[in-house]
Amino acid sequence: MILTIDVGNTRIKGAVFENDTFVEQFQFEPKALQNGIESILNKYLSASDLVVASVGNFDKNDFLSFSNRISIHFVSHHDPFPFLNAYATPNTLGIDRMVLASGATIRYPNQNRLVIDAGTCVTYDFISQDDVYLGGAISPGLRLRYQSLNRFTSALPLLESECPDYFIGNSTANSIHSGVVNGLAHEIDGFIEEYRMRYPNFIIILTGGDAEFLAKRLKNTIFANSNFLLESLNQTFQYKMKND
Ligand SMILES: Nc1ncnc2c1ncn2[C@@H]1O[C@H](COP(=O)(O)OP(=O)(O)O)[C@@H](O)[C@H]1O
Ligand SMILES: CC(C)(COP(=O)(O)O)[C@@H](O)C(=O)NCCC(=O)O
Ligand SMILES: [K+]
Repeated sequence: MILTIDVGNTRIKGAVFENDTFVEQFQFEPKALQNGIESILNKYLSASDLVVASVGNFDKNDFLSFSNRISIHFVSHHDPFPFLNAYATPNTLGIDRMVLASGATIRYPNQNRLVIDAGTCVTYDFISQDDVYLGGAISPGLRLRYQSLNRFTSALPLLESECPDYFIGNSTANSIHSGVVNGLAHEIDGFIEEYRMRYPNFIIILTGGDAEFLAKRLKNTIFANSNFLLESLNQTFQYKMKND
């Protein structure tokens, strides 16, 4: 069994896999990470590998303290990946984006793929059908948009995200909801259109903490898979085991 952990900029998420089968998922408060891992290992005594991908703040020792019980792997730029990386700055490409690209390449062979991860940031990653990672885009995520309107103005309140069923916001709150939610939905629809002009066929994977919330707002019908990063982490690790 494999325990995968994704340290994002907002949350730490984990999942246990038996080969390719998703068994259970977890979320960790940073302070409770070690206790969380401890209880997972006590529940899944046959867990053999702990695979960590991080773009957030983390202390390697939180994981290394378990190295007498399970073998620990930190996904790095030096690992083998199933695509050719055409990014001009491959050493600064987020590990999460590499893992997403890896999962998309393995899961959807011989087709163009666009991965949209709506997390702290919204990342767009495009992998062509000949398995070349081209890059994409990074923009502020949903919560970050609400937070930055509040943080960098004097008058705007901090709101919890809410799905507007209107376009014209008729109050301060509704204007913010329209700007943030409709704005991000238009951004995603717009990016998809731009890619479609360049590549007539590609599949779209929508993931991240806001995937389900946003899927309802998009013009394109896209099935949200919130676990795609953790599933991809499992597949990236298996690919490494076969190719290292
Ligand atoms: N309990 C939660 N705490 C924080 N953000 C949440 C929560 N549930 C959903 N979200 C949404 O998830 C987004 C963060 O997604 P996530 O995939 O966890 O980010 P990251 O991988 O960057 O840590 C935020 O924009 C927020 O709107
Ligand atoms: C863009 C990101 C901050 C996204 O992080 P996330 O929203 O998943 O927490 C992360 O992928 C990152 O730090 N990237 C480095 C820059 C790059 O990918 O080019
Ligand atoms: K992201």
